[in-house]
Amino acid sequence: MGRRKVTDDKSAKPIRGPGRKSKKQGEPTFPKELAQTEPTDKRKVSSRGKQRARKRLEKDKLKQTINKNTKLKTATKRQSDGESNDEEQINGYTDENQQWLKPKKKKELFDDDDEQNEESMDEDVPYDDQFNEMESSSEEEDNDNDEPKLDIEKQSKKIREKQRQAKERSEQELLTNIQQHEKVQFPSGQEVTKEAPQADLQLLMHRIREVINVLNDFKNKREANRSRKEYLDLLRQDLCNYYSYNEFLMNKILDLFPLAEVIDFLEANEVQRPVTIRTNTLKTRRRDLAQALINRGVNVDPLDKWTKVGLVIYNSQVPIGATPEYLCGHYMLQGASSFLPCMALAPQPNERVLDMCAAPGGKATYIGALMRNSGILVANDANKDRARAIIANTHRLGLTNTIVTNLDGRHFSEHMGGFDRCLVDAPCSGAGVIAKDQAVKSSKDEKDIQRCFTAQRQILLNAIDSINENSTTGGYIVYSTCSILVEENEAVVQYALNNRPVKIVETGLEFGVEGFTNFKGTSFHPFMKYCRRYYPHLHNLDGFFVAKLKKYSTKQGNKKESETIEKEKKKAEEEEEEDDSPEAMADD
Ligand SMILES: C[S@@+](CC[C@H](N)C(=O)[O-])C[C@H]1O[C@@H](n2cnc3c(N)ncnc32)[C@H](O)[C@@H]1O
Repeated sequence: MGRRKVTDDKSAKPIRGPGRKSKKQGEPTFPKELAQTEPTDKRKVSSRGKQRARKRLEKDKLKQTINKNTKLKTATKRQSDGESNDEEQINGYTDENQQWLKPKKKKELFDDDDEQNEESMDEDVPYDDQFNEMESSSEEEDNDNDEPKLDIEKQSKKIREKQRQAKERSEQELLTNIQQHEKVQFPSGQEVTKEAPQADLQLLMHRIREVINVLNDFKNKREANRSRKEYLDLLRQDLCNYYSYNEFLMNKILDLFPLAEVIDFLEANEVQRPVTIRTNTLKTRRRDLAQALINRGVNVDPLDKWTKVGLVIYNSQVPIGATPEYLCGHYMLQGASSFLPCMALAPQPNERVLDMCAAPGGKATYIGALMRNSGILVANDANKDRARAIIANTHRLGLTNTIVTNLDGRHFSEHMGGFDRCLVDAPCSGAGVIAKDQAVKSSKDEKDIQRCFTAQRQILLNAIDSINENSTTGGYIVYSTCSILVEENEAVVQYALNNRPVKIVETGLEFGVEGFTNFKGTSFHPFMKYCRRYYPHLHNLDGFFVAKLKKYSTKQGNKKESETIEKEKKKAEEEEEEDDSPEAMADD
């Protein structure tokens, strides 16, 4: 799945500027003599051209010699044998082998096939332009100018010329097509819903841009008899066809972003985020780790100024998940966005910390490191198999302050409580990590989202219940998801505000987009702006949401609290009966 491939390069989105690494390098400079271009009539024959010419001369000489020798031999033979060897000439074999050996059809020593074979051997040569005639190199032209041409060369030159003309014609046709469609062409109902064929993708993208253009200046650019809704319907359908999303998710995306940003977001979902690792500061320092990896042929750099432990891997000659450093627990392979909730939680040494949905342990092991392996970290997950992965990772990374539990987060506080801090990295739809899991594009519907936010609300309320509101160092809860949907984020936090004695506090994260305080007619608490949203097209991170809450004394809490708890418990029991296994939800 994924955005369907557009075959013509012209439609490809241009790469915007250099990458991080190249930015560090200045413009390349060249010595003057190299920069000077030679006048075209005096250009030298390239080494390859010379080689070819030499080979041809040698072949011609050889051909002549062989021809001479053959004539001589035949004449001599004829003189000595008379004309008795006619049969031998025909069959090619004179011994008993002729019974079972079929003579190979006599072939000219230097016929066109041979020439072709030799040319195709040349394909191995780097920069060979044999099949890139459209971008015909000057080298080839040089050879054409000063070498006698063989038939095959003349023919192939003709073919190349024909191909070039055909390409020019098709480009011209496409341009004309696009110009003809200056006004948005509304297709018939059937055409809208049917899958766009590959060849139409360019036109589809053109129409998408045109419709966005009209919607941005609707009064002046619309067709008189067309409503805004018609344009929006067409846009949604075209985007679904072009990027392979279902209508449900595309609607959500269109609700979230201004039109100008929608394509950027969708395009960013077509590109993988950079591979990143987190240094395990319990075992090594980032600089030492980077050096060790560089020595193994890994191309690494510090991730960004907002993290002191992250490294970005540009490329590697060794598998990053199997180096001795990895096996020794010097780092965790982890998306950069996963660092953010742990940084917002800011756990302190000697605290009691709970990671409510911890498997496979990426964030839990970071929390353990931030606690400098002191205090108590409870890493919980409802999925038993996944909980085992937490054990493996805590062992590998050398955490000694961690207890792994396998409990349902919706009822966790019935087993344990009194924590200073808690992270709820909730199971979610995964609508922020489409680049990682393209299936999200077409597999999620209203019911899935509902199931997710119901569980998220229950887990978050229970996490708040596990917190010691009188903690002298903490009393904090961080709620995060790898979804960008408001239903799974601001709406869940608002639910917690309405039902538990918590307030939103600043995350302490120095970048990110503010949470929504208003969304499609729904107002959220004004402090929702302290929450942080992360987007692939803006931050080159997975789509992510981070909120930080502080629990205050229950004595000041909501009077309706016990009532709500009862309601929640009832709801949770109903949910359980519905077999909405938590494992089915997206993992980070
Ligand atoms: C987003 S993943 C957590 C990723 C993890 N924090 C990390 O950084 O490696 C969500 C996790 O929640 C777990 N989960 C789902 N429902 C749960 C529940 N009711 N209680 C506790 N954990 C649950 C899933 O098994 C899954 O491992």
